[in-house]
Amino acid sequence: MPLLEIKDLSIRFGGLQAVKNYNLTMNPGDIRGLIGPNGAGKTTVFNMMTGILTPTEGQVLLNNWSIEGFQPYQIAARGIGRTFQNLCLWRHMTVLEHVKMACYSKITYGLFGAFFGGARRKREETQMTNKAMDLLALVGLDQFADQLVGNLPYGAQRRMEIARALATDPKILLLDEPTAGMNPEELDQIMQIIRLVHGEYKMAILLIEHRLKFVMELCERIQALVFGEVIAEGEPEEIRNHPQVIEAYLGKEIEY
Ligand SMILES: Nc1ncnc2c1ncn2[C@@H]1O[C@H](COP(=O)(O)OP(=O)(O)OP(=O)(O)O)[C@@H](O)[C@H]1O
Repeated sequence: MPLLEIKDLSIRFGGLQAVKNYNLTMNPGDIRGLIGPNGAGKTTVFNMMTGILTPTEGQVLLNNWSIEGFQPYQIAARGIGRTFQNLCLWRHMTVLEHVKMACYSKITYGLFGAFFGGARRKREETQMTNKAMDLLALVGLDQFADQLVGNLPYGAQRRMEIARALATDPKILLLDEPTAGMNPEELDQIMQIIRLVHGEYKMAILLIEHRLKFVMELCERIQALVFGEVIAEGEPEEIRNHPQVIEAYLGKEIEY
């Protein structure tokens, strides 16, 4: 049984067929890329995989469990974690609070425990703080744990978003343009972090990325989406030389 199985996923917004018959199978430890020009439907695929959008047709199965009818937080708790193309951060909260907040999906002490304290709550709070600090160390941000997130440079905010996504213990991590707006130094850092997460946790990763060099260096297989349909799928070398992919990017700078 695959970790993730997406079967003929489609969505329509009025007259626009944003995604049509999208299929994907992933196993633990797979690292895949999803590329395509602006408006191709990449983020829409992520939104359907995480319960933000309801597909018109098709199925998303995580370990054979259908996500249909479940809320985004329930799907996250079952193992699909993600980051967002546009950062979703609460600027008045600290870096540590952000990551800890994501850990709360795993607490067991309940409302009564939250009000009346007790040993279990203390123990779980300590565990959550330790886990959040470990994740911040993984993304190189432990020394900024007490800083307000709004004070971090942009690249660091994106790394914090990865730590936050990891705090829900995902089985599969969806990264939506993790390098957007980054400078070359930040690019190197994010590449190392993704390699570490993939290597250390053997986590399945699906990456949306505009920088083709980045996605081709990281991913074992890549799908190219154009006008909502997968026009090519294969190893980086096949995608690089695929006539339809080249055509889809024609007139644009292909940033290898
Ligand atoms: N909630 C929505 N309602 C209506 N149209 C939408 C909605 N979400 C996305 N779209 C449209 O669906 C198409 C695909 O959008 P999507 O954001 O998935 O593209 P993308 O490949 O992620 O693009 P980019 O690389 O620019 O982020 C676009 O035409 C977009 O305007």
